[in-house]
Amino acid sequence: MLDPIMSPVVVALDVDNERDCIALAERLSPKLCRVKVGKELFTSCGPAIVEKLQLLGFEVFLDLKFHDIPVTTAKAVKAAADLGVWMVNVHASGGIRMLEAAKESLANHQKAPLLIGVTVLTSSTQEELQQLGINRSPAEQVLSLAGMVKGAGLDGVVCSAQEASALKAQNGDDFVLVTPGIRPAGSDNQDQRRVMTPSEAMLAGSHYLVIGRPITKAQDPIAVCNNIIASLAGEAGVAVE
Ligand SMILES: O=C(O)c1cc(=O)[nH]c(=O)n1[C@@H]1O[C@H](COP(=O)(O)O)[C@@H](O)[C@H]1O
Repeated sequence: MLDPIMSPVVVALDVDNERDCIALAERLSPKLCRVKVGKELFTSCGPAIVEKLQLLGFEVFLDLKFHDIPVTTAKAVKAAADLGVWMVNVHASGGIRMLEAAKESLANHQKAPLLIGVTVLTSSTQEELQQLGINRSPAEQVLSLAGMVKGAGLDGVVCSAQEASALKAQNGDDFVLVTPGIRPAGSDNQDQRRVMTPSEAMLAGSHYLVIGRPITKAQDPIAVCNNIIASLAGEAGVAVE
């Protein structure tokens, strides 16, 4: 079994009520994964759901992708840190002053969460970037935003695993790469576009794999979670006990 700190798997608990969330969490294990509380769950259940998951022993990634004027973003990040979350994110495209303010808001925090900048959503394609007036490939845009995120002193980025090796080369091993858009071989991409399998993502340099529907919609979430971790040990050489 993976040490809890070693496990790269973060399960996205994308449900709209406490009962389903806790039922799912109780079938998972804090020894095998961390969990992510995103916009749907947080908007439905509020901050209390974070505490309930923490009481079950889980470290929580609060994925609210803050994107606002600097002062508002900074105060939201501080409020997230006060909930005791393990990781929190902001949109890199909020700009350098917003990123610096977010970082600064954690300066005196006793146990600051990892502060992560979202680059280009894993659902986005080059065509969609063009529609936004961005004439770069997703990878070029991710690298550009990641440079700004690092410059502002954040801990890392959310990106696609497809950009992980280039980001590692650009920013070194310690810059945290959080990669959603993870799809075990043969599973449906759904609305994701820049995807990779769990082992491919780890081999490319991802630190954390954010996985939602392939686990949460499975008949047996713990079995799928275990299979993914076993595939990492077998194919990507992730250390196991
Ligand atoms: O920040 C995120 O977590 C995130 C960023 C991103 O670029 N893409 C992305 O899919 N996510 C989140 O990761 C999860 C992926 O879920 P699945 O597509 O079901 O595996 C969802 O909760 C998304 O909100």
